[in-house]
Amino acid sequence: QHHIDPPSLVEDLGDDQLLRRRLDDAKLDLWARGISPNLDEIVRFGNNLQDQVNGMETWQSQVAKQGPIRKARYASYHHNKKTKPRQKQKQQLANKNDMMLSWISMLHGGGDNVISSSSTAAAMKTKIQQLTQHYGSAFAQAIEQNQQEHDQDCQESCRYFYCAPASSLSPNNNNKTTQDQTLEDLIGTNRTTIRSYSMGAVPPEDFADEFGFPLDLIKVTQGQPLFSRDEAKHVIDMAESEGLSSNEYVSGKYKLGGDWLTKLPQTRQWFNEKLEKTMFPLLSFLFPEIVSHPSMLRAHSVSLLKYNASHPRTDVHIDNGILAMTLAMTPQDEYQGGGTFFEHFAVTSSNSHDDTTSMDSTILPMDVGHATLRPGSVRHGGQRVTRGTRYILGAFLLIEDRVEHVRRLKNRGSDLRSAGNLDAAAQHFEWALALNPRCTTCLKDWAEILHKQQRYEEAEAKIRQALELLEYKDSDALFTLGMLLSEQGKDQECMDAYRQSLALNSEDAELLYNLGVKIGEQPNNGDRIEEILMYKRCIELDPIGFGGAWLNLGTILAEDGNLDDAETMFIKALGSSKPLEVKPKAMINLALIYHNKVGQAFQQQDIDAAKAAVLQAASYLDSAKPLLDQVSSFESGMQQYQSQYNTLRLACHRNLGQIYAGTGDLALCEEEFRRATDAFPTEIQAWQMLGRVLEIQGKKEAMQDVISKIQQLQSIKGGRF
Ligand SMILES: O=C(O)CCC(=O)C(=O)O
Ligand SMILES: [Fe+2]
Repeated sequence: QHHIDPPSLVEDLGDDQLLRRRLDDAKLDLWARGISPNLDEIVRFGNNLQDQVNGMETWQSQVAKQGPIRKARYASYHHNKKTKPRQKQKQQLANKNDMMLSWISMLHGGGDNVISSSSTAAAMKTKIQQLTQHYGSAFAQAIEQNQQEHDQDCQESCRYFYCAPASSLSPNNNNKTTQDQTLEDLIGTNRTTIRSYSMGAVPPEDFADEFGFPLDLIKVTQGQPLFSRDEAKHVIDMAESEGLSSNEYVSGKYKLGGDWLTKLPQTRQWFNEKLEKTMFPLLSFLFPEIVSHPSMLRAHSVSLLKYNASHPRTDVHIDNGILAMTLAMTPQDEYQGGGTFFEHFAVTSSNSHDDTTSMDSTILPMDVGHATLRPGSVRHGGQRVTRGTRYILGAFLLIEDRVEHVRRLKNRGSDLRSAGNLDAAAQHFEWALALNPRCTTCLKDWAEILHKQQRYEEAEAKIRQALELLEYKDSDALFTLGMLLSEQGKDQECMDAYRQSLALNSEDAELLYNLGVKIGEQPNNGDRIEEILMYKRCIELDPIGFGGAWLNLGTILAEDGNLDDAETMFIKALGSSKPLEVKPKAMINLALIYHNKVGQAFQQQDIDAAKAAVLQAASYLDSAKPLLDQVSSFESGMQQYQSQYNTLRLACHRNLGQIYAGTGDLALCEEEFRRATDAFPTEIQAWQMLGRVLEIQGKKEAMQDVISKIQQLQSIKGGRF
């Protein structure tokens, strides 16, 4: 009956034909949202086609911003594609046409394309049955466990957070359904509107069809706030008086301030009222296909986060719930930086927020009293706050009648992985992917397991699959890809992946460090300037986490002959948060610098300076020794440092002995060389030094002992070869 144009045809369309298609497209979208523009209305936009297209598209985007399609739905379309970033433009065009064609089939009565929630539920049931046949009872048990965990989580939620009384669900209850109400009915103001943003290339992990992906599913309130600046201030004051600031969380690489609402009862009371009166009705209004009634919503993992200088940001992450919301609790004029960060905004031109005054297109603008409501699986983060304090209230949500099998299987996989049960973990990711082949977090977690098992090629395949789905907009996946390529010796590709990752998230200290090291490993030391820049950016972000960056900077400077600056770098490295890995190396490097100064002082015949430098070098070496003894020599590069230690320490004994001899203090000289033979009893050189000072002093008997010791050592050494 109808066919879908292959993408190549799209490009060949003439201008007029393309405009006509866009006009139809806008018409169909409006129609799907319950508006049927007639010819008069279209002509009002102008006499030529271009003006009509512009007018219709503006109208359509305004309507679209109010929420997802409510009166009708179109078939989910699956872009089964291998998108390369540069092909994106063409692909988007093709996808638009796919959608249009499926709507045409609806217009012609193609009712089987319309998704009803009962038909998707039935489809899910069938899929689970099929997968049970394929995977066996272990799969069925895992599904059963999902249901149990879901029920428990919902019950637990109701212990702390607002849950509608059971009666609100009764069929006799004559309330209008949310779908029939306007935003004004729901939240009591006609001055609040909704703005929608794309959630990127990857659909929600669960219930993507019901959500209506690829519609713009990140919803932000605009205009009249949901609560006032004063109300927000009151809540923050209350939370602070309840001890908000005594807690701290860890979010990936960062520490986060704030606390759970379960621990802040008064703040929770305020929040619960907001849930009942505003947020649950609003969520049901905005996501009617998935939230059949406000009473179905459950809140869990609700926290009030506090960003400031000591707790500036979160990692990029996904939230653990089918839906998530963020309430802005601080006026934008009270802090700098901050905001919710979305990596996929960076290059997506199709986002509807081009006209904002925000400098950074990856940050979603949201002032106090406003809310962001979105599928939980969208990647996002709390942007670094550079001045002042910013509070937000974040909540993960569940829906009573919707068990998220993909998310739950994946989470259990992650737990199994943490517990070291890698095979069972991989099994869970396989199951989750069987339910949703576009679960990118499943692919990423699985890749990390394969990485740990040193199955680099398989891991690379999985991570690339995830990256294709993400249109390469995931800094963490690109980072993992870089590491996998590095393991396989593909250095150029590795550096490309790291650089792409950096373009998305310039604030990843580990990434900056790894890229710097990789550049430094290249023949002729790679691009020194880029390498140095990476280390500098790394230590700016994290001055103690990456002592290796200070070490490498120091080494580069020392190689350039700039020993004073090199020394400063090595001293900084001593402050590393990983003392065993970094400190002994820093100390040995510092000893090397001082050893060098000894040589210079000798040349200038400045004996006092030479002595001071030797003592300093020796002191660094003596502090390094117990640390060196603790680290395994298998640790990368450690063996080299251990032999450096021996050479340098012996040299210090020799230099100090010579200085004493030079000032005529032979007793002190002998004492120093005896220390050398005590510390290095198998080093012939040490005995030879001692022998010489004994000879000068005419201590014949003692010298005889030393000579026989040397002969003994020489015979052992000789016998070995
Ligand atoms: O700080 C923000 O805007 C986002 C914080 C966050 O991760 C969340 O609310 O889920
Ligand atoms: Fe979050």
